[in-house]
Amino acid sequence: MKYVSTRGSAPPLDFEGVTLAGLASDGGLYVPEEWPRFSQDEIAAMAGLPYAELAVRVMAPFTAGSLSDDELRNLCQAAYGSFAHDAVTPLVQLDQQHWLLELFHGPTLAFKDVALQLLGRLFEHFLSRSDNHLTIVGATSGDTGSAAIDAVAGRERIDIFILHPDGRVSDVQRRQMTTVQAPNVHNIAIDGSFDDAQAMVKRMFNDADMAASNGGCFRITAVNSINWARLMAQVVYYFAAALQLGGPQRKVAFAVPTGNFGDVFAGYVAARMGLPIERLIVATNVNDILHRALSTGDYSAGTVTPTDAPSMDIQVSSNFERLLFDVGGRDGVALAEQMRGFEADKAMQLTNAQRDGASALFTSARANAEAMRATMAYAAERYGQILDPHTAIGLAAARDAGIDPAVPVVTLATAHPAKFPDAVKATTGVNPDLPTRMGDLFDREESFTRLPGTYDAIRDYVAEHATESTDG
Ligand SMILES: Cc1ncc(COP(=O)(O)O)c(C=O)c1O
Ligand SMILES: N[C@@H](CCOP(=O)(O)O)C(=O)O
Repeated sequence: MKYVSTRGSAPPLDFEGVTLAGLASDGGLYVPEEWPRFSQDEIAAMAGLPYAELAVRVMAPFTAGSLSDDELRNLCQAAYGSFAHDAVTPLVQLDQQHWLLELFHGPTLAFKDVALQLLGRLFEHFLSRSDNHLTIVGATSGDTGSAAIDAVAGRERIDIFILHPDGRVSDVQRRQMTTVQAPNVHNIAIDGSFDDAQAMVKRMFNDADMAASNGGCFRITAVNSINWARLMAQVVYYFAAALQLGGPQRKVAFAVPTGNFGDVFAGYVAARMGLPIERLIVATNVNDILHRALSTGDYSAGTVTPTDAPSMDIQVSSNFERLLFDVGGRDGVALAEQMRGFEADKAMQLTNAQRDGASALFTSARANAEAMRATMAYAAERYGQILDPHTAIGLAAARDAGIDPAVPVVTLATAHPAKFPDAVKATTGVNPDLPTRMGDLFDREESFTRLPGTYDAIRDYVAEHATESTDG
């Protein structure tokens, strides 16, 4: 399998190459040269497989040429063995039409673990083929950071630098990152938003003094969903859920709390691979650039507004570029120009082809704070389910989307409510307990560095603390 950049000028790479590269050298994101496609019989034959085996079936076409099936199987078994639920991503029925797909049974209690437990092992596996060293630079609005740190803490050939917006993640989220005491883990709180952090991370990939791919000293890679391997692993749970609800013979709709557009783009990939999906419902909070883009074609980023669903406080959704590339005719040169315009103006209009292509599968909705709280209260009272704020935004959108009542609607439950105890308690009166393995989180010592939100400050810090690559 070969991968090409959405901006058309970076060299095509294989799976190992894109996993270690993270972002393409032309600033674009890697996507498969063409989508692998399963027949309906092949999908039907996946029903009932254990999660790790399903993961092998779904991901093998993407890793072909870089991993044997046995290597992939070993990595999946180890990754999904770290989950606290045998089903890995269990489905919970709410009523006749609605289900929750619980994606928070991994080590750090958010959907990010599903991909990052695998990605940490993929990095180590590929690094063992050379004696190189990897520098991970990532941005987080709360969940990616802790999941990535858990996945690579203590690994010898990896340094990880995670930037989070100071004061804009929950205390549990921050402590999950900053209490990990391992020499290769570097937490940085920046003065700014997630968007600022993400922009600086992307800039470092193209910094000739830093990135080995551009002549610099460090082999930099990504743990955010700009890294293709992240998305690939998230495709699997769409198959897992649909197969339990009668797929592929029956279509299923998914409501996805959305920020960086990675999770819902994984649903789009599942559809491109042949999984019958009725609709993908993109659920945003008041940081609603995606809702505006999908409903009116206006992709313009305002200032990020802090909310009780902080992980979705994002205005520049990196993976939207992958969708625009695919539905807009896969014209990397034209998209590179369109994205340059967006980077300069923080605004752009979708083309008619992009709007029509997106509307074939995507619907969107926006839930403000009041709608989010009302849905949390409703779920507690009507279903006895305590939802985290992000999941509540997904469920609000699921209930409002007007999906045919005969079609099951699965809301992705992206985080455990105990990650956001203040918001949950204020709305439902329930104080959600952390699992016992994390019971001492508030007794552990924190360590992190506060830096101004300027690129130079971040670059200098990384350059001082990272290990140089052997081919730099
Ligand atoms: C709990 C939670 N829900 C939803 C999202 C949004 O997911 P995505 O960025 O893949 O759209 C995030 C962050 O990414 C998250 O941490
Ligand atoms: N919500 C994320 C933000 C980054 O998203 P990613 O999926 O691209 O890593 C977070 O919690 O960090």
